[in-house]
Amino acid sequence: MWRKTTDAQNLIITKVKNSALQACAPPIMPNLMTKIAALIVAAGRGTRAGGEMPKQWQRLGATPGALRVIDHAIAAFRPHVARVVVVHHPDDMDLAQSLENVTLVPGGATRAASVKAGLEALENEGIDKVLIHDAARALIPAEVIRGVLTALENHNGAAPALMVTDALWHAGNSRNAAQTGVFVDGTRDRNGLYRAQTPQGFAFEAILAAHRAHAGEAADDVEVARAHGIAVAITEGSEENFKITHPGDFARADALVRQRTEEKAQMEIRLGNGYDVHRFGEGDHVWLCGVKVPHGRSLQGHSDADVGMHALTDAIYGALARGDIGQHFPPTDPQWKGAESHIFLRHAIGLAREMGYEMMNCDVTLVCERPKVGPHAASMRAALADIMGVDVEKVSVKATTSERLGFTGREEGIAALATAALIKS
Ligand SMILES: Nc1ccn([C@@H]2O[C@H](COP(=O)(O)OP(=O)(O)OP(=O)(O)O)[C@@H](O)[C@H]2O)c(=O)n1
Ligand SMILES: C[C@](O)(CO)[C@H](O)COP(=O)(O)O
Repeated sequence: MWRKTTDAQNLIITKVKNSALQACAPPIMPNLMTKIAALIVAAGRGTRAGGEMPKQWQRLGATPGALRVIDHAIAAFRPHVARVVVVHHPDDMDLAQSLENVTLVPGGATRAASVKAGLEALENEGIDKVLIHDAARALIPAEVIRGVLTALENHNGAAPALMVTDALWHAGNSRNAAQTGVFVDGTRDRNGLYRAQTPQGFAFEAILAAHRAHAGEAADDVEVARAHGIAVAITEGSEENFKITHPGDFARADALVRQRTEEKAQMEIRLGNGYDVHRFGEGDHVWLCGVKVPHGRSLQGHSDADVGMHALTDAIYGALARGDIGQHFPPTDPQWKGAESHIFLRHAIGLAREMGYEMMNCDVTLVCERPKVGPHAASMRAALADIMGVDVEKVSVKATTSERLGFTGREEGIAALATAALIKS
């Protein structure tokens, strides 16, 4: 959705509704990325934030190996751009040299001067678009960056912002001699007001020319751009894209890093595959995936030779990187002679749970000409689900023939393949 308004200087500000755009926006193609640079300004002194060193060099999180504010900011842009330029304070050269795979540029006395220094360093480097970002907005979500890049496909300027939702007051000192402190002395219309964030993205040549031509102060690059005729589309900002400005902002950033780390751990998925074969011998049934299936022959093995359950058990061990069924239940050990295979599967899923994983889903394929598996597939799914203590919807059992080719085609035995996906619980 696009809404156009005309401001006092007759410059168009276009509001881009990101959620709608993101739904249909294709990812930025790697070949287009080669012309996009991130310019991260980190040359401030962080006087309001305090601390032993400027805020951008402080760590988020208590652990010694925790990433610094600037490391987070750089990491956020890596997937979206080909070049990262970091503008640092000349006094921070030693700190800046610890940054890998970035172009370092000494900054200036003001933010605008630092941005200009960074832009100058990118001249004649084949850059089409530049995203100018505060290092202090370290925890920017990827969708905010994508929103700006998407808007830049149609505009020479785009920047994220959040609509002001609170009432706005003006404060003044009390006129009553008996009262001291700050008092509300007026309200302001919040309609149409936004809280500006970064990255502020621009067509490179246009913003370079604007910064070169700009004299005096500027709150940000949008102000510089608009002063020189570049229309700026507003894209969706995020509360997570806050600027670390005061000491209390570190606690907020730490908490967000912790939350993201926990969410990421929960999203940890491990995949494993398993394969097993058992030959036919004399008998009148086979055990397949926990179901006794009548058949003119039986599968031979040290245990009950449930080839499907063995493949699934191995898939779980594989996902956990904890060896295979033979290591846990050696065929040389007489105690497993004739053992029911659910013992093995229970052990594997139990180990997964001990290690903090739960079954996400699993899929077993039996390869045989006979017996026909289809009529038993539902019972097999139910049996496996019951043994593992998971919902049957997480378990798939299917079969295929090998077109009478090979040992399964000659009905010398049955093969089974399995895949297991485990998720951090
Ligand atoms: N001369 C300057 C001033 C600021 N910045 C950068 O601009 C961003 C936004 O500025 P701000 O949050 O105001 O940072 P500081 O200037 O460091 O903070 P303070 O005003 O508290 O000293 C920061 O990433 C900061 O490092 C810069 O590159 N060069
Ligand atoms: C550019 C900016 O982040 C937009 O909100 C902000 O203006 C820079 O920080 P400062 O505190 O205003 O210096």
